[in-house]
Amino acid sequence: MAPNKRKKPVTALAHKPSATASANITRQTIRRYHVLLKEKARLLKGGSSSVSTRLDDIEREMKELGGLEGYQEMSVIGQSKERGGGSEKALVEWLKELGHGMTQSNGSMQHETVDLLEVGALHPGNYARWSKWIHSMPIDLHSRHPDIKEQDFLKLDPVENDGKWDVISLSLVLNFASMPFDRGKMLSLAHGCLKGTGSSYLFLVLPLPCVMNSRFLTPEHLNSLMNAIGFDLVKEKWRPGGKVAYWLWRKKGRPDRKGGAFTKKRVLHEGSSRNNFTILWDGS
Ligand SMILES: C[S@@+](CC[C@H](N)C(=O)[O-])C[C@H]1O[C@@H](n2cnc3c(N)ncnc32)[C@H](O)[C@@H]1O
Repeated sequence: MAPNKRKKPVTALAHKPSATASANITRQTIRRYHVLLKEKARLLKGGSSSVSTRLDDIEREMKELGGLEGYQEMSVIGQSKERGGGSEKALVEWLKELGHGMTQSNGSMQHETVDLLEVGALHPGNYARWSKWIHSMPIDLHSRHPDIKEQDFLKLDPVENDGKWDVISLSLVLNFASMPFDRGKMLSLAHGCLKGTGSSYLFLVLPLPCVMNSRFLTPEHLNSLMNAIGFDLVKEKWRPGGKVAYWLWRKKGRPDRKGGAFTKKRVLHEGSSRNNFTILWDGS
């Protein structure tokens, strides 16, 4: 019998790798999965029948990497190793700084509840510790638990969710979307799903290189785009050389401006070592 040359899924390694090796495998798997997702989206958009062999190869490799489940497993490992946990701590800290959460008043504890839509949830209980005042609804493309609703955020019913949420968390979700316009659509959709202007927030987390080392995106450009969609920056957190960046944006009225300035990629930084991450928005 011919030897089986197929690679085993990285998620099914027989021997437990060392901590450094496993961190490298985690990072490589996540990166490779993103590359394949992007190529798949590009080929599907092109619609040519001649690409079907390549699409089959992509599907096979994604399966070998463990599919979306394997990707999520790697993300869980990456989350605990590289960030010391999920991003929820950063969000809750900021919400408290803004006066939300439990407060002492007339000798008794008071709280206003915060309705949170957590997009891209790997665990159902990320906000369980704060359940007295944060009512969260975790959703994901692929649910890993009965309490996580399996739902594509891009296909969320906009009427049912119109003005429904106090906070929406998009933590490491935008960079999963392969098409730049889908990323802009997520931001705009979040704007519509948030409650009134002034006191509802979008929590955004991206890998730091998406904004610090991209040809097409800088922190200033992200800020202009968010302003155009209808958000003001309230808080941000990242450190040079860090892995991720966190932002909290407050919903404001949508400015009377079309998204024309954000429909095309524009080189903002030259350099062969830069990546091509960007967010495009057509104004809708
Ligand atoms: C890298 S994990 C991030 C998980 C977690 N939010 C964090 O910050 O560590 C990305 C998750 O987002 C989910 N996701 C990506 N696009 C999505 C979409 N359009 N709707 C819902 N979930 C999505 C993926 O299935 C995956 O579980």
